[in-house]
Amino acid sequence: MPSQLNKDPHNRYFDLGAAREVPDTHAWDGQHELPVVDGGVGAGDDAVPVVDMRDPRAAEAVARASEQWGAFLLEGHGVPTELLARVEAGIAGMFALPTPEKMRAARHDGDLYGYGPPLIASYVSKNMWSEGYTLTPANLHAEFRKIWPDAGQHYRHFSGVMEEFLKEMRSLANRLMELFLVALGLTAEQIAGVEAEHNLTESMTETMHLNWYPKCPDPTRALGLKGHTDSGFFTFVMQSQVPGLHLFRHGPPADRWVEVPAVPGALIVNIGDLFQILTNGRFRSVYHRVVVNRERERISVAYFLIPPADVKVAPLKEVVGGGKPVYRALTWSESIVVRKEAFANHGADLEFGKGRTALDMLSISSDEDDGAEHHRD
Ligand SMILES: C=C1C[C@]23C[C@@]1(O)CC[C@H]2[C@@]12CCC[C@@](C)(C(=O)O1)[C@H]2[C@@H]3C(=O)O
Ligand SMILES: O=C(O)CCC(=O)C(=O)O
Ligand SMILES: [Fe+2]
Repeated sequence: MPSQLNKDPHNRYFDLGAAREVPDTHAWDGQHELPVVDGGVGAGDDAVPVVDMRDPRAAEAVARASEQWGAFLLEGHGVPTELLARVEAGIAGMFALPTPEKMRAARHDGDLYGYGPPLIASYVSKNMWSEGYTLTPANLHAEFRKIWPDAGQHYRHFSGVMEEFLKEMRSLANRLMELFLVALGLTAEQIAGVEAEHNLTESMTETMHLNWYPKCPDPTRALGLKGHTDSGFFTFVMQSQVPGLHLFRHGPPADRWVEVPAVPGALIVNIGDLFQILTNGRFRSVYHRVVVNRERERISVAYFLIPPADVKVAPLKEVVGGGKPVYRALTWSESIVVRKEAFANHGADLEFGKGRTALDMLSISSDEDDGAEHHRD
């Protein structure tokens, strides 16, 4: 049995979709104590910011949302709603396949890609109420051939839809990167300079993680995805019309989780750890989690934009200006190791802003200066 799969108390594969109760192996005690507030329009300060890319003042809205929340709902992004619906239907069909068929693509220890729980699952002792499938544009076909070895109609249809999706998402990612740089206050000349020096937009890599959160008999004991920050530059999340994504917000008045509303056609953008470093702490990476519910399963796609694994990322000098870099330079691969350490040392404390996060561990005030350039090793 591949070691990464959801296990029951007897160490066998645990079929979440058929579960009648939440076993102790999947129970997250103490994780449902903070208040949860609705982040819909009308929620005042807790309304999740909305950015419309068609708005001439979109860059200002991006700056505000990235500084204050580290996340926003994105509209007017140009990815056809009809395509998003086909992506969702295709993914739902894939997750609905019999377990042995999905297990042909199971990820094994040490693998980054394949079917199974996400990377952070290996840092925690409890199982999450979800299954996932991690893919890249480069391995999409090889992965799907594991699930559909006959390369038949289903394989061809789903691969075609996902290819279309990837193309649209890449174009959007490039446009959003430019908008982020404008939002940081860089002039057109500075943006050209940053791109010439670091090749930020073209070099960022894409990873997709498809999430399936089956219905849960006791959602107050389970967690779809444990609280975490995304490690890369930024992430697009496409969620089905079932809310479940929570963004952490510190008090005052009180620490709380804000539930992202399901807005048809909108994508969610999360800032990741390496973007917080690149922007010298101006744009915040957002701590978030996913809860499940009793009545409806939920599907999402997280599409991560990550710098090449061996490229050092450091605060941009154009952002640091006359100030000081707050973070030391590091690669994405190094950041994953630091994150693992943060989890190992502080575990549940991170949830409540008490422990030392990976970003705290990388801040220069608590470490030596490692230079302020973004360059290849
Ligand atoms: C590129 C990646 C980002 C990710 C780790 C991964 O190698 C593939 C899965 C991604 C994911 C999805 C769920 C949450 C997350 C924290 C995790 O454990 O696996 C993210 C990772 C990340 O942002 O670092
Ligand atoms: O399911 C979601 O809404 C978010 C998923 C997520 O945070 C992730 O895959 O990193
Ligand atoms: Fe995430």
